[in-house]
Amino acid sequence: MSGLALQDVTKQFGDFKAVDNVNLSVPHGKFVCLLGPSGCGKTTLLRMIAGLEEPTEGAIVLDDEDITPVPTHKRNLGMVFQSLALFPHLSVGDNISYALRIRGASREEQKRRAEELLKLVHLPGFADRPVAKLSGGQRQRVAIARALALSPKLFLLDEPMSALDAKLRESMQVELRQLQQRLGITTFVVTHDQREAMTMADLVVVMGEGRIRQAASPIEIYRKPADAFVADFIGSTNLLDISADSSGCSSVLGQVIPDLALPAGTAKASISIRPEDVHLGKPGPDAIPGTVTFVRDLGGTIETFVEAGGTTIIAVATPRERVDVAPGDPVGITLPPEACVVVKA
Ligand SMILES: Nc1ncnc2c1ncn2[C@@H]1O[C@H](COP(=O)(O)OP(=O)(O)OP(=O)(O)O)[C@@H](O)[C@H]1O
Repeated sequence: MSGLALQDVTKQFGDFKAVDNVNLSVPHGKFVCLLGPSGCGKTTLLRMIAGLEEPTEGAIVLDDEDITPVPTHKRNLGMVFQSLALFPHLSVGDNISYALRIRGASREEQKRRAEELLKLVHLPGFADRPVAKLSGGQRQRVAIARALALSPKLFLLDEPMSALDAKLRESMQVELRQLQQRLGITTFVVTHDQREAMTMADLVVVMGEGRIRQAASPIEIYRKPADAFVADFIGSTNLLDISADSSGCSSVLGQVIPDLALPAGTAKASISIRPEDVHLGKPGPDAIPGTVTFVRDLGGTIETFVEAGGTTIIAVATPRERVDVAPGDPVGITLPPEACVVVKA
């Protein structure tokens, strides 16, 4: 297969498994985001792909070649780390063409390639500037251009946006995705920002405690989370206990949800329902009774917190869908069955 395959990859530090039997197949040209809470093994996995860390077990296969024993500098990778690690004493152009110079490229070739890459990252004419005088976003682009200088097969980035402010980060995410699509280069980004992953990725890999919890497209992860951990990590969600009576009829907080069955052999399960799918209305016989505890109007969306049956349910509406309620008001909640996803608790 053209692309990258991780086969039973495990990394152990002493007795501790930082990465635990990871299997993943990524076709050529895809953008992968490794996502998960701090310490779940994202960086360790990326470092193994880069050859900076040796797997304890398993293999890393690039375009059908087992590259596990191949040293980093022979893997044909471009890398960008959180620190960016630009050479502060060199100009922008010399930073970008550094690897070409080491490989003996002529001065003209270095110049031509640096200019070409600077155009690609929207910094034409910046070659002679000192790196020290660049803004955060410009440094970011120079680091990306430098990593792409040797036309790598794989592009690896570890929390590349974390030093940027929120607004710049959002625009760099779009830029990076567009650049990657233009070049068609297989890319892995480590992030703990789920919004960043949803913006950029073809494939989101959610990790927890060294293992892959789910690997799927952003929308599938959002709409069909594999378990409660994934549902809770990606976007905000309501996780509610679901119970089934002897006839198999399922209910949540007393509301019968038709056509929703507990997975076979499951004694305990939850449903995940996104706040935008929760319907808020007047109390009624078919609705779950609740009391409003808090309303947060964020302009573009309105979040309503409702206490119902000892748990808090969050409903999100647009200004057009707004139901005028205030803390203390009784409300009725309905959960559309098609929006309820049964997840392992
Ligand atoms: N060289 C090492 N020696 C021992 N333990 C390590 C080493 N490198 C990483 N670990 C441990 O492995 C686990 C995974 O670390 P890793 O850096 O891969 O997590 P991460 O998901 O990238 O976290 P973060 O988002 O905080 O960067 C952590 O518990 C970490 O302490």
